[in-house]
Amino acid sequence: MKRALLEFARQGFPVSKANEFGVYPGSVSRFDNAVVFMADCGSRDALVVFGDDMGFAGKSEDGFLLCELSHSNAVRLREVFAYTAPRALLHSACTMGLGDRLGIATDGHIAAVEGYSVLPVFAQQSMRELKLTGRTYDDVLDSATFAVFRRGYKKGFGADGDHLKTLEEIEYALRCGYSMITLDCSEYIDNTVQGMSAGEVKEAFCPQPERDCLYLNREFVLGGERLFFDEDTFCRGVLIYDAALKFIDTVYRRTIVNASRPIDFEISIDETATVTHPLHHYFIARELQRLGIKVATVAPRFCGEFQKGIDYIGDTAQFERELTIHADIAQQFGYKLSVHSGSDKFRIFEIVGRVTEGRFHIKTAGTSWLEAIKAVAVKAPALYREIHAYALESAFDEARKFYHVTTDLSRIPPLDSLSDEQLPKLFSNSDARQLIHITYGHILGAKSPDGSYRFRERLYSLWRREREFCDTLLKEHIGAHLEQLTKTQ
Ligand SMILES: O=C(O)[C@@H](O)[C@@H](O)[C@H](O)C(=O)CO
Repeated sequence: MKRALLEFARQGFPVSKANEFGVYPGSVSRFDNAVVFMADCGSRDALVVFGDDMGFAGKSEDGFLLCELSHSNAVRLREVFAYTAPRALLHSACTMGLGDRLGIATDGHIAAVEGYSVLPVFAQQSMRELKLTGRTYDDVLDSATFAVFRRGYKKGFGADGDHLKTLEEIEYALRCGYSMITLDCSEYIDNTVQGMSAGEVKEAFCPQPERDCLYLNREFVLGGERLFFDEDTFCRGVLIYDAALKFIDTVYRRTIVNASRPIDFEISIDETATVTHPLHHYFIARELQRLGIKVATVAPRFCGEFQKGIDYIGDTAQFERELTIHADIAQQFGYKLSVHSGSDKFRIFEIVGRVTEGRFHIKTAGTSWLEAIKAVAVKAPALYREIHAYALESAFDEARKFYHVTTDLSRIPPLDSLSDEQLPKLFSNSDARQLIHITYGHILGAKSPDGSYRFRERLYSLWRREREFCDTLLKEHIGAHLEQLTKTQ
């Protein structure tokens, strides 16, 4: 390695020959009196600095500095090369969240987005994901930063503290440099209102004339339809969302307005049992405006089901009708719609792209984890069999507490009925997908009786060995999402 690096330097760091020296061509960067790049050292990558050390920390050898992909070096990289730091993507039309639960997917994600007019949010993780994988926001962002540098991806990317529910969680993500905050309001949404009678709603409602006159008994033309806000619909909207609006206001004033940099602020009302009535969306949008709260995106709970890692369940005609209204509201109030659990929703991608005229944010995460496990099924069938059996026997019931899925395990073909060559086909079976999708934390955290990880190390070394194959799977699969989403643009 050392000899190759010295020869690369002697030849003047030729990008066109970088691969021959184990150097990633996209990473070769000059800055003042230094050349910085990333090299493939077999089982890991390293940052290499020739010339001034530029403040990177590493081991000096024959005129160059060999640096670990550590947090402090990621911080320095973001300071020196601004494109490796996340930024708010507020004004970009089409943006896509590409959650990477493993810290290895960004290279494939970069390959996927490169042919499309979309800006990516590479570092996107929810608190739930961090808890299940045992990762930190620093770790998630650092992995994205290193991949962006490795590939020389300079178009810009975001970092989303996804599904945050408390001030502390938001402050944590902001401290780590995140550029997007997704406020999950689910704990402040009153799902019991759906089951209340008209009389009960009337009795529970507290009038506020100044607010109520803006909506009550008024007609609105939304998405080309005339929608009438009758008393019951209005009072229900207030009862369902009033506490959430107060919560949003508190969070916004205590965190987002004080941030020292632009932040994409997203309101998420999707992970809840109450489908967002279009008129209630209008009420929320207008109340946010009255409160002076600037949002980049709002994620309604759309009709139908957006379950993790599988296609849309529901009536696509109704979805299109309601989406048209939601999109009109978003446009009127100057934000974009955000579609959560966007992994694998092939039945509606074209509709989303067309109806929003290409102005949307869509989040994916689980599908990239599934592609990583599919790579295991292809390249290491015996390991896949172990993981699948573990997920079925020891993880699924527990994992179900974290995600709403309607998986029917009996529809998954028994493992012993499948040849090794047939294993990858399991990834076309919705129930098998969900089995693996929701058990990621358990699979990664599973321990053997001696206390060592049962799968984790074997998985990471396989993914390292097969990184080109994994990147290709992601490029194709995320590319298939983008193809549909941008079909009408
Ligand atoms: O699994 C999670 O917690 C997250 O990836 C999601 O909830 C995320 O918001 C999403 O929608 C990704 O598809």
